[in-house]
Order: sequence, then structure tokens, then C-alpha cells
Amino acid sequence: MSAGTSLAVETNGENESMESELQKGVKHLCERGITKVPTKYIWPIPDRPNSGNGNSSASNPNLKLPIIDFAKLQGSNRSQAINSLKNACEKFGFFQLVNHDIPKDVIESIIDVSKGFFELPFEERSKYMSTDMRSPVRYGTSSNQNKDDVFCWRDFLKLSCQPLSDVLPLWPSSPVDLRQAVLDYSKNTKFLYLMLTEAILESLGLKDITKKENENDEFREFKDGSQLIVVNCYPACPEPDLTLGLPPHSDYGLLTVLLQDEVQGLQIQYEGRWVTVEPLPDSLVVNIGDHLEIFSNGKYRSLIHRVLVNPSKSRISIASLHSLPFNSVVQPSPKLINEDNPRRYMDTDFASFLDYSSSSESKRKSFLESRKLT
Ligand SMILES: O=C(O)CCC(=O)C(=O)O
Ligand SMILES: [Fe+2]
Repeated sequence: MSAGTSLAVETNGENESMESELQKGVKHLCERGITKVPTKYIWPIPDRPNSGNGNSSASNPNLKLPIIDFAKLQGSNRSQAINSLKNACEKFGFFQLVNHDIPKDVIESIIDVSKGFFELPFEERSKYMSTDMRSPVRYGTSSNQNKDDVFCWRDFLKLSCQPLSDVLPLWPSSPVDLRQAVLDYSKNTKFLYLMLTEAILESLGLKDITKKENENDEFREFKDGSQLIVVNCYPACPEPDLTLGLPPHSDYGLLTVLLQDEVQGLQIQYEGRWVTVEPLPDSLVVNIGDHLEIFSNGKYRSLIHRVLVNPSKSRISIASLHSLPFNSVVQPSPKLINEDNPRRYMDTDFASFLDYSSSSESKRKSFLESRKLT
């Protein structure tokens, strides 16, 4: 198998260093017509998609994610639906959500503007490039292009959603309907998130904290938290067996609502095997993030997942990430701790996440693992 291109690429007759070309992202490289995966994207053999090594090897084609019917959660048989939700969160921390009620045109528009954004000339896209993790608008490539030893085969556009009046004028102005489409989609996913969070709290036996009359800080923080829309673009890859769209990770926040197009790529790690999350028409994928695993004192799982890339098809996904407010302390709910179920995680916050992400320990252990007591 071939192992990457030479160290330079032709640019208008001149040689530009490969390193600066790579910083411009995968879409740019593909537009330059590369036919091999550059060395920087080649993952060590044990981490590659079809590696036969250890626990992250064979895929399990027969396993399917649970399906949660959002309409049933709102209907007369809510308690049964809550029970299915509880099983899904305990066993997988991932489920497909059907009958979610987001209008078709809202979904179609967000997919269209996302594709449209990545079709723009690089000069236009690059106006939004930033490597500042706190910037409210961030176009970039890989996971953390300043620091990644090996790059992943994805470009992204990250749009913070609050405060809306401040951030909206900063969102890209082209394609022309991008702002409206993201606004509509973010409002719809925020509503879904709130409904799902109430249901999840109920499924944890914490219905009381969601009632208006007893509203306390615990639930207010769930409602007032941050929302980040992440548009992921995974261009078709000439050598998909050598690289990854996203390496194994868990999501940092409370809950992620993910819209994937019809191209498969997402896999979850379940009982030591990789399981593909099949794109299901008109559905959304929902997963528990690290905050919720910690809040539930480990009852609900923030599962490791990764993304594979495709030899002939480009893939788009849009993640709506919901987290506690930036300055909040994340901790197990006191109501879920007792003698039989002692506290399993230390307190944490966003600043410790950022510190951890840039530490050398983060290469050996996930952030969530680093927060576990014992
Ligand atoms: O593209 C996907 O299917 C998943 C994306 C993802 O895991 C993320 O944005 O955290
Ligand atoms: Fe993720």
C-alpha cells in the first residue's frame, strides 16, 4: 500500500510547503486533486479502520442502536417511552430519534447551506479560520490543527449560538441563507434538547427538579447552558483505510443531537467492537456526553465513537452540542449518590477541560477517564 505523497505540492508553479497546505484543510487538498493520502493523515496501524488489533477491531454488523420515538415521549404512554429511553441511555448512551418534529424544510436547508459553505472558494471559507478554541466562529480542519500529530480527514465550521444577538452577525454571510438556516435549526434542536433533558432527568428519577415551582440551580443550568453547532465535512478520500474522519472520542457536553446525511461513517464502540450507526431517513442521532455521565454518577454512558471516511462520497454531519454554561461546575447529582452508589467522579469545569486537552496526559487517557475517582 502506498504511504503518502511527497513533501511538496505544486501551487501555481511554485512549491509551497506541505505543512502550510495541510493547514488549509482536506477540502482544499482534494480540490488540488491529490490521489494519495498525505503522510500527516496516515494513522498508526492499530488505529486504522480495519485494524485487526485488540478491542477496537472487528465491526459488529448485526447490532442496531435503540430507536426512541419522540412523539411517544410527548404522548399518553410517556412512562413506557421513558423506560425505553432509560434502557437506551444505560446500555448505549446513543439512540436514533424518530418523529422528532423538526420540519423537513429546516433539515433540508441546514444540509444545503452546509454543503454550500464547503463548496465556496477557499479564500471565502478561510475568512472564518481561527485556531482559538474560544472563538464563536471557527472554520478549521482535523480536531486541533495546532497540536494534532496525525490529522483527521475532516474540515469543520463551528458556530456558537449564544448570546445570539452577539454571535449571529459573526456567522458566515455566504451562502446567503446560512444564517437563517442555522438559526432555525439551532432553535429546533435547542427545543428538542430541552424536551429530551426533561425526559432524561425523569428517567433518572429526578422529575422533581424539572418542575417550575421547585426550579433550582441544577435544572436552570441545564436550560441556560451553551449550544454549539458543528458542521463536519468529510470529503471523499482516495485511501480511506489509512485514515479517520474523527478519531475515537466521547463528546464533552451534556447531550449531542446529530444530523447525518445518507452516507454512513459514524461508528460507536460497543462491547469492544465498532458498530456502524446506519443513517436512518428522517431521524437524528442523540448521544449522552461526558457532563451527563458525570451528572448521572455513571448511570448513563458517554460512549466512545469515531468516524470513517468514504472512497467515493463526501459526507456531511451537523452536531448540535449542548453543554452546561462555561463557568459551571459539573458534578454528580447529590440525589444520585448514596451508600450503595458512592460518588464516582470529581468536580470539573470547562477550564479544566481546556487545560487537560492541551496536556500530554490527554494522549494517554480521555478527559472523562481523568475525572474518575479511584
Ligand atoms: O460525523 C459524525 O457522524 C459524528 C461527529 C462527531 O462525533 C462530533 O462532531 O463530535
Ligand atoms: Fe462526537
